[in-house]
Amino acid sequence: MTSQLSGGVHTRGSALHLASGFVGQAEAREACDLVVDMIRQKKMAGRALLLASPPGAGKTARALGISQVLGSKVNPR
Ligand SMILES: Nc1ncnc2c1ncn2[C@@H]1O[C@H](COP(=O)(O)OP(=O)(O)OP(=O)(O)O)[C@@H](O)[C@H]1O
Repeated sequence: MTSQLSGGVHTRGSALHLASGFVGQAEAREACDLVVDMIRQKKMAGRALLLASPPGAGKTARALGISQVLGSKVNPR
């Protein structure tokens, strides 16, 4: 699995506490990495991603992070 948003993992398998400008929320960052992998493997075609959390918890930041990691050539034909 890519680790560009989770910033790599501890030896115990969880995302680093501080990585890519994010603090905490390890499970959310790991989930975003999983989404990036699925998009790259073309397993999310025609699907949407719903980010749900209280205001200011990082939904926009995560969406921007995902788009930044994927770049502009997500689905070249
Ligand atoms: N885990 C985090 N680590 C560091 N900064 C964070 C984290 N989560 C959110 N932030 C920062 O907090 C601010 C608010 O985040 P963001 O705008 O992404 O939240 P949001 O969930 O989209 O908010 P809203 O629901 O109000 O639209 C941003 O500057 C973002 O970078």
